[in-house]
Amino acid sequence: MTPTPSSQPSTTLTILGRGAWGTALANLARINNTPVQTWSYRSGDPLEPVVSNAKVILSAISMKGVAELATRLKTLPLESDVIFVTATKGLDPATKRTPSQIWQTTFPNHPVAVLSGPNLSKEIDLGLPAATVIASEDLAAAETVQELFSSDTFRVYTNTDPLGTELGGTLKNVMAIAVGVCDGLKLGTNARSALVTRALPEVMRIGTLLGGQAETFYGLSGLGDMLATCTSPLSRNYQVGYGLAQGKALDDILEELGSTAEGVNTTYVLIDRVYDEGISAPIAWQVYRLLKGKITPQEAVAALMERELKPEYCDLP
Ligand SMILES: NC(=O)C1=CN([C@@H]2O[C@H](COP(=O)(O)OP(=O)(O)OC[C@H]3O[C@@H](n4cnc5c(N)ncnc54)[C@H](O)[C@@H]3O)[C@@H](O)[C@H]2O)C=CC1
Ligand SMILES: O=C(CO)COP(=O)(O)O
Repeated sequence: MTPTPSSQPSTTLTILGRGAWGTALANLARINNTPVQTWSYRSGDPLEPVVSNAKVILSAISMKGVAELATRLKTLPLESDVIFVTATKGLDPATKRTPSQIWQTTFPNHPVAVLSGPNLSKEIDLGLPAATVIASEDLAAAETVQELFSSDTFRVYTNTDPLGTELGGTLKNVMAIAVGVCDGLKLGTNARSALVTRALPEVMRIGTLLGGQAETFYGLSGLGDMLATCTSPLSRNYQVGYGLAQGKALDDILEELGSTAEGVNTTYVLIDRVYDEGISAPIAWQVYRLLKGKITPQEAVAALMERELKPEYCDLP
């Protein structure tokens, strides 16, 4: 399929992060003839020249750098109406906040949008069609960003639930580790289907208690992203689970990956929040115990299968 631009937007876009996702997003914007500047902290390039004239600043860096980067941007001169977009899927270990909460707290007078959906960057790099969500409480800001990325290979929907959109993308990484374990143990299609299906109410239960709207989790950024990540060996989080099922050490798996698998850190932060807030999260608990080396993959499966019997729909939000 040959991508063709859908319009000629002139808003200046700066993408922070030249990893797999930042690079794919920059290419998507260029397909649409959106002028793009990029920056990577690894390059040592100065930040100010690429952000001072930007109308939209999109962060596609790993969770571990978000708080520091937001604080750094706060010290720089920026356009008074610049829109911040976050494409990071994670939770901050220090504060347990999502990336959009960090950006919004740092820049309370600016619109903040979340970009999230079933978007495996390797497929996007191949020019395969995909869809995503841009979510912001400021619908006009979401529509501005929608225009920057939309093309006939990338269909962008807007949504006004940034937190739900972001939490769907973040929490499914934990579930993708679990499904990677399931597939690595060769437990079969029935087991995988059961796990992915039970993962959805777990994500919804946690996600709504943390502030997302229930219906968002049935959409592209929720169920859609869960299906992408839990069914594709391209997913790095799935690969973490798969490797654990093969008896590999977590550190070795992460080193072999050589890029970000946010689900590991997300599990640790999530379990803290789940514990503090008394939320039932049986799959996430088993992933946590497995990542911490407290149980084997087989014991994690047994723990899920031996839980108390109950009706199917007793714990939806
Ligand atoms: N690759 C994918 O298919 C997708 C990734 N994402 C999310 O995007 C985020 C980035 O993922 P990838 O680009 O795939 O990872 P990557 O490992 O390819 O790149 C990580 C990026 O973060 C930057 N970075 C790391 N530590 C930093 C720090 N302390 N300060 C500033 N920058 C720092 C790196 O320089 C690099 O640009 C993750 O949260 C991931 O979950 C979201 C959707 C799709
Ligand atoms: O978020 C993603 C797809 O939407 C990328 O998944 P991984 O980080 O597991 O590779």
